[in-house]
Amino acid sequence: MRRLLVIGNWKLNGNKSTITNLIIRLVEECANISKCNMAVAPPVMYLDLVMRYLINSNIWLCAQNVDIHISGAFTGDVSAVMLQDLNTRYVLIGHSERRIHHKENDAYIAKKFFILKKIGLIPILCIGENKREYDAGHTQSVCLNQIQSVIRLLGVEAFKDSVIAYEPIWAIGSGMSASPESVQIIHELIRNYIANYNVSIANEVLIQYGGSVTPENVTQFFNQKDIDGVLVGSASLNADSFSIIVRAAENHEKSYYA
Ligand SMILES: O=C(CO)COP(=O)(O)O
Repeated sequence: MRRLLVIGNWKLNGNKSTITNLIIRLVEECANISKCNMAVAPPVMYLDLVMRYLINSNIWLCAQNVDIHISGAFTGDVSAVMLQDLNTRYVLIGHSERRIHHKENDAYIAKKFFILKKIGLIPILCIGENKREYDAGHTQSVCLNQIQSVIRLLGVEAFKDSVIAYEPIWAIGSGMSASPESVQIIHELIRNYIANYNVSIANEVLIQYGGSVTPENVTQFFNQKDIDGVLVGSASLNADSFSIIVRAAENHEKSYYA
């Protein structure tokens, strides 16, 4: 059975002091959480700092990115083995901010997926359409193409114990989330698409939503049957709002089935 997964993506925010305060508060606030899974994704520079506070907690560590190589002459990059060395469990790949600012394409992102599976980390494959594609009615084909590039390289089995995060680009950081009903339609489409290849993998794969998730709107997303969690940006930088989101997952009836 699927279990709700809440992840805070801190992006390029914070410093030693603010990140220490935030993680100390979150560990306290989330100490009694047991029915959903949660993780935080600090900037890579602070993974080690955050990891030290997470050692005896129920919050997992997530990285925001990974290189396709394990070691060698790749200045500035971080490998899956290094992330594993720091007890990282999840890794975001294909986030739209990396696709846009670093020109990462589907084939390259599929290689990241491969390396994470090989090392034993959990990929969170971020997908989603931009505003132009949305306006043109291309949401479904854009999302399925992004999924297909992983299936083409690795087969559908790659999605076993993996996570997909549907993040419409126009909803990220805009304060304008997609409607829960429209997200449900895309999530169901993705699940059905994977089911064409393998029903049990489709039933198990977690599909998160991300894009202007707040304490106020989060429960409406959890109420949709194919939304298995949320990937939260700005609301995760505040301990109060992120803990409210985590508690909404903890108290949601979906969590009881886990
Ligand atoms: O990009 C996101 C998470 O990866 C979403 O960001 P916001 O929650 O700030 O819209």
